[in-house]
Amino acid sequence: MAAQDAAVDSVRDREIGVEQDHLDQVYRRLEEKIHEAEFLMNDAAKRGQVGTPGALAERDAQVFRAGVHLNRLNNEFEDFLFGRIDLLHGKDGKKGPDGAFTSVEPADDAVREDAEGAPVAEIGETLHIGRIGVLDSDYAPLVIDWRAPAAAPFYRSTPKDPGRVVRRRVIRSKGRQVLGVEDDLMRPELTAHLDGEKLAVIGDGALMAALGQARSHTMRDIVSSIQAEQDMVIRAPAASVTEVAGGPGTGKTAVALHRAAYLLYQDRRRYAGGILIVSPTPLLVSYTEGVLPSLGEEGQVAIRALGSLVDGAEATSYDEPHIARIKGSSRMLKVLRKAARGALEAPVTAVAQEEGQLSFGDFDDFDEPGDEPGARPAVRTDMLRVVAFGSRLELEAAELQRIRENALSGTAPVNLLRPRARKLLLDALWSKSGGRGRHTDPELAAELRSSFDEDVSSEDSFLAFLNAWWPELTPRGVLAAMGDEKRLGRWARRILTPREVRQLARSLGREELSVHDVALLDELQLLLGTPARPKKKREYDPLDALTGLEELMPQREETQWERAERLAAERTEYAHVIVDEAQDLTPMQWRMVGRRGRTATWTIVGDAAQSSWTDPEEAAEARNEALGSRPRRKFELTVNYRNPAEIAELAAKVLALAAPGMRSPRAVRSTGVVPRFVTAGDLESSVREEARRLLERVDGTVGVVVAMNRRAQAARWLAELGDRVVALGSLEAKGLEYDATVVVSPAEIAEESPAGLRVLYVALTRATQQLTVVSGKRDDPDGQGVPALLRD
Ligand SMILES: Nc1ncnc2c1ncn2[C@@H]1O[C@H](COP(=O)(O)OP(=O)(O)OP(=O)(O)O)[C@@H](O)[C@H]1O
Repeated sequence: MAAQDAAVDSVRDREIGVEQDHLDQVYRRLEEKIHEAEFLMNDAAKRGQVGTPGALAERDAQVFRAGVHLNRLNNEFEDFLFGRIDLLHGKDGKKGPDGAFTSVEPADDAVREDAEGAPVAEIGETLHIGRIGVLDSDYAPLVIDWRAPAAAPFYRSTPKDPGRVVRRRVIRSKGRQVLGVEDDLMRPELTAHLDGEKLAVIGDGALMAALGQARSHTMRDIVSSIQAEQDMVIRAPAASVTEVAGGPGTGKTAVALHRAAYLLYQDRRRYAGGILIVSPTPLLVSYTEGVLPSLGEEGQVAIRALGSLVDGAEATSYDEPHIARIKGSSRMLKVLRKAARGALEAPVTAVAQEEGQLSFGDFDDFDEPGDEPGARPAVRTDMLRVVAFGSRLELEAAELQRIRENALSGTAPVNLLRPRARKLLLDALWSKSGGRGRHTDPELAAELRSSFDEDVSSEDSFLAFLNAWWPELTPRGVLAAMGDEKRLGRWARRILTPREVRQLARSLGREELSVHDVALLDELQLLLGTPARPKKKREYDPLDALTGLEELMPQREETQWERAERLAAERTEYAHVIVDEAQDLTPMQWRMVGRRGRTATWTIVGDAAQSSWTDPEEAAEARNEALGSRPRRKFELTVNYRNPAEIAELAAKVLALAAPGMRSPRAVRSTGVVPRFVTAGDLESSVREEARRLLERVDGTVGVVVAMNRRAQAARWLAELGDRVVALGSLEAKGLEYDATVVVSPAEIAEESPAGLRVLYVALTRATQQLTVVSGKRDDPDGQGVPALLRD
């Protein structure tokens, strides 16, 4: 036995040595490439500051390209090289641009029979797979980029459908050192030789090893173990909409992230327009944001939480379910349309002083900068009085109202209608002035009219009136105005019930923005419009005139770096939009996300059984509207890589209640550890004790999931236990995972909202190793501590 072990070890060491030699060669080549890139950058920089604008732009472009390249090469990858495939000879002898043979099928004579009739073959090609592609100085592939077509068989080949692959090897390395190898044989019946030696096979279960590893607070990439059904999604052509459904733990988030990297690799030019990944919570954003850099991709991908999609509005707080339901519903659209126009009619000066929210913009005929709205004296908006051509002119409330209605007719954004309103005011004053009949000569009449307009509109009282009567409305300002129950009642008449109006007004009256408010702000931004600002004039530097430099100096051109940064900051539309946990988007959120991808292709991943939104039909309608008539391709992921079978089995009981008829994904492994049930005398001490117990049993993280209204309390309970343990509200647990979880009071979570059972299903499917369920009184636990909801 011992001799056999020693033999296995020596084969393993030899194979590790083979891969180490290859990795050394790769790093030598990488160093050469780094020197080349540095040389290019220095060379470009040396060309200095002078030259035609075209030459300077070319220099910047070169520095930019070399810089990006250098960045990628210098990236300290954990495991630069992670895979290898040994392939049979292909059908034809053609090579692709990555230097590998292109044929998918083996040549007819690739497999022969030996004297005993057993199948034998020679390995015709060996490819190493890594995070980025590396060619040697003769353009032969040292490493194939995992996204290149030649790498696809590494992920897709199975014993049932092996293609040319004989052996698939996962290489474990850290920095420059190879630590181990794990092989899978795709043609176990075949005896294959490589360079005259029999192909060695080391270990089994690279995937299992990856799944069993302790979890940290950040997600890992899965490049070395992407499974065939996942690879189909990652490499699906980016035409139109790719929809991916799959239960908890099937790798939807992982697949979405790898797809972003794949699309960039495959068509960098097209996706220079940016990829947006929409995530439900900031927690999931920080959990996932390390994955793309580990795949060599940064910059062109923005991962944003739903509460951070609008610049300047970072919302992290959650509304109670009944409020979220109102704010998320597409009925809000009608309310917002009314509010966007109605906010003008509100007693503006009073509103401005009360809430300091309605901002007064800097139109050219507007306030002095720094003129705070709250600081101005109140201006009457129910009457306009001016003096023109020596006489006093007046417009009264009813006339003003008519003018406003006239100006507001149509659907143009309110803030853009101000010049029209101003014109209508001047018209009305003009007809009162008696100026109209004074000249018959049209030229003289026009002149008189324009001097009238100039006179009136430069009068302080007119300006002050206009500012107060037609202020520039901001989304925040209108949302705050909706916090007034009376006004909201007017705007929401026959759309919301009086009860809903009361609840919504109370919520909007608060200072803090909630995640659901952000979609309302985005909608309002569109309804209100942004008035054109007067262009900033180039500052005049008297020294320029003295030295005559102004004419000689070419205008400094924006470098490509600056341009890329500016575009990323300004971007509101993307070339590809990926929506994670798509089942949770409300109709109003679909509208907000839809606006960011009007001309984009899409990837949408989600699981209806985990939806916390109560009205799936309404959301589906909004989703259809956001995606338009683009054709859709649907995929399903069926294997649960997160939960052991013991936990998945328990969760399936809740699934049957939460989404009858939906199938659970198949758990890929089993740990032998069944979920533990505890009945709490005192919730606080039971939860703390169970968290502590799990901390001793796992190496990584422990998540304690409670009903949303217990979040703060639970965080206090666990404060002393260190940072491996985290308290989470049930809605925050979305998409995350921990080595072990404590789910506190399933009944409380389930009763929290109409979608509570689906939220509980999410909570129960977060653990990779162990699960403890702590029941309180509401859970009605049996003698074994099993709560009513989880009994057979
Ligand atoms: N092919 C794979 N190789 C290794 N690990 C994998 C693979 N696929 C998924 N995993 C792991 O399984 C876990 C679940 O993946 P992920 O979070 O992407 O699932 P999900 O479908 O988004 O789940 P949920 O719906 O619960 O949010 C992660 O730890 C992920 O790294």
